[in-house]
Amino acid sequence: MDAKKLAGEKAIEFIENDMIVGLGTGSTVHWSILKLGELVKQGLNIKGVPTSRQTEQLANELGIPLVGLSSIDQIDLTVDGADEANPDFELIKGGGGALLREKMVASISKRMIVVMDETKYVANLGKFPLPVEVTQFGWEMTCRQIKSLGCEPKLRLNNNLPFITDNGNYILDCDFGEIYDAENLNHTLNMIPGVVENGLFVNMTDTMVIGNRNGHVDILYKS
Ligand SMILES: O=C[C@H](O)[C@H](O)[C@H](O)COP(=O)(O)O
Repeated sequence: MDAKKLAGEKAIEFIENDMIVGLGTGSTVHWSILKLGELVKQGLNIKGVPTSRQTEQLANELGIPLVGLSSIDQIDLTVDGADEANPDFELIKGGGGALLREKMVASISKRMIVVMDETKYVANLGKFPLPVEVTQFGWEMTCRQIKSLGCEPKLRLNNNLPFITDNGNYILDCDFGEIYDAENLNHTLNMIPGVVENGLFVNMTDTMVIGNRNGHVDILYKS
């Protein structure tokens, strides 16, 4: 059983006609977008807000109508993946480098549904190094300041060259060990000049759809 596919497709049940829908990025939400494309072909009326160029391209190929942040102030529902999620519904995102646009889209969403396989659901965040998007200008200085918070940042590479985000920035993958106060770390990181955004999503989702290899899908709601 493809646990990512199970979760991705299940989440589409939350989407209703006439909604503005945030379209996340990654291999799990990929399945949601494919399913959504089928429903649009069958007559579902929605508008999507893509969180990356990759998702924008996929949505265009599938004929999903898109709208940009320039013309909307609110999104009804966003479906997106995660690299890790804990029982407090806090997330690490950005494994694919899309964290900035994902967080902007999530921030104006009335509801965010997170899709993942069972391996992403963990007791404590932090095994997955936290992605932090930083400006290219002075990135080494920003890196030292992040390091002084107690982690080992690594510049993300792609074919031996720095990985460049859709926004023209770099990513530092920061191993903080187990993260016990995600809210505080989120604010502390974003106060550092040169940090554009970090991959901690706190108080942004209340629903997680988790696919299991045994074919079962768990839906968790924040109480
Ligand atoms: O930047 C990428 C995003 O935050 C993804 O949603 C996250 O990395 C999860 O991706 P996947 O579903 O491929 O594991």
